[in-house]
Amino acid sequence: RDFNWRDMPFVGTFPVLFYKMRRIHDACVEVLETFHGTYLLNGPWFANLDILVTADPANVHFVMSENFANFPKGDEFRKIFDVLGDGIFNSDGEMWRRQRKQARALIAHDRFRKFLVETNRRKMAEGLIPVIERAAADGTVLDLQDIFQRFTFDTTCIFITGFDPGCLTLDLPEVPFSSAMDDAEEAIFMRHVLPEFVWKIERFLGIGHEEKLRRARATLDAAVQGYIDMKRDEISRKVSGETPAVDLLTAYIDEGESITNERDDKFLRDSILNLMIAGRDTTSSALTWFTWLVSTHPEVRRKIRGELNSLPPAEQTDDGWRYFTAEELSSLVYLHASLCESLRLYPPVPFQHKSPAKAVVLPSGHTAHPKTKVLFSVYAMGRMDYVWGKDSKEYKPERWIINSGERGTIKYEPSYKFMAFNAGPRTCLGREVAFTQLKSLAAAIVYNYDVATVEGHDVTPNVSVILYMKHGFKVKLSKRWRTAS
Ligand code: HEM
Repeated sequence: RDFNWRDMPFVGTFPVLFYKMRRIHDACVEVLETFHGTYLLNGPWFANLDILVTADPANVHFVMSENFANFPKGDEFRKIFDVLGDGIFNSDGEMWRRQRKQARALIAHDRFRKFLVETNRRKMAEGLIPVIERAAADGTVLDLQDIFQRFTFDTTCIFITGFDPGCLTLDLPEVPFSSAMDDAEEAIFMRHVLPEFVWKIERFLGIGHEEKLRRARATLDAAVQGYIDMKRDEISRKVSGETPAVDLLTAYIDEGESITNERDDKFLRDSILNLMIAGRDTTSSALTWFTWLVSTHPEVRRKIRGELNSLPPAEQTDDGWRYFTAEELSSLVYLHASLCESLRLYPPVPFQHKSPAKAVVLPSGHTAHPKTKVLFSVYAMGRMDYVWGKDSKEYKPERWIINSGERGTIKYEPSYKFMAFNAGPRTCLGREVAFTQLKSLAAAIVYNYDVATVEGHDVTPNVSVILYMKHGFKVKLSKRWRTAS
């Protein structure tokens, strides 16, 4: 134990946290490596809060699965994420179970899957390609992170509400709904790291992140209400016998008892916002890190292209674009492995936290009390040698492949080890949706373009609830043709 931060008797070890905040993710890796996977951060005596940071798979399994009932989301979580109302992320018990069942049935339905694939394809043709083609032709710098965020914002909004907010067009407009989501996420992150009384004072005084959150909330509420009103109007004008729209909002309203009840509006508002947050940022974050990793690992890029080239030839658009269908992509093992590997090193949700209802001893030997926040650094979990081996910090899709047969098969890794989609009964409901979307964009970009990070551009993770690149992902793209590199 040669770790030399001094414990501070009056304010705990929190100053250390603030000192390390700018590079919190890598700091977690260093500390957890030193302390064999788990470290207790003592809170200031007046805050009555300890944080147990862990990347130990045994602790994950214990908290997320074995002791699920003793680790609810709870009041603390609801307080921090109050902007999400009573939606699926914020609820426990029967309310959570009902919402999960309903959301799962809708997401897994065939007609929704078809809608997803069609929406993806249309947004690529009408939004993504024109923007990328223009940048490639002009040789201009593009922030791909921003482009991916716009893509997933538009598509997620279409899956959920049926309406296209039009974020990804050639003029790249400012969309208040989207910016408000960014502001809300930032403020939510600050609530995680500041003692509650500090952000409550900020809220009372109407300053700082809390003021930003208040304004963001007003924008989100207005935008979501607008979609609900438009949808009710659309449904009321529907001629009987006409096929209903396939989006989730239509399904939620159709399943409801009344379409004019105000209480339903609150439920719809919370459901829309929760699903928007679930789908938009996670997928665009995953795409951004994947594209960067592949562009900096030529051998991986060569293998992905080799796999894509092995597919039977298909139509190309007039400007030489090759799309890949969901069926084609579902058989590609190396592409799947490259995405899993990217999610391992850069999990879009880098932290998860839980507190126990009753005190309990974790497998690591640490006691967690109701006032203890058990904080899982998902980012650190992907980089622990004792979890993934000596090469844990390297980008190696091969670790996901079992070589039985010509192409190999994907190796199953339990979610308590690979936690990008959460673990236990609250595992992500959109995993398959995300992979469908990720694969179609990833294949199209890698196959059709060479991507190069602008020289000198600083690629660093940000500090927020979603793992983005702090300064965006500034690239130059050049078009390539269908030849193996
Ligand atoms: C790469 C993409 C994605 C990643 C990495 C991801 C990750 C996660 C994580 C970590 C959670 C747990 C959050 C928590 O409990 O606080 C979660 C939950 C959830 N995700 Fe995803 N997600 C992705 C895409 C999606 C998509 C596209 C959808 C919807 C279509 C979705 C729907 C959900 C829902 C509904 C939950 C709540 C589950 C529950 O509490 O029972 N996710 N996801």
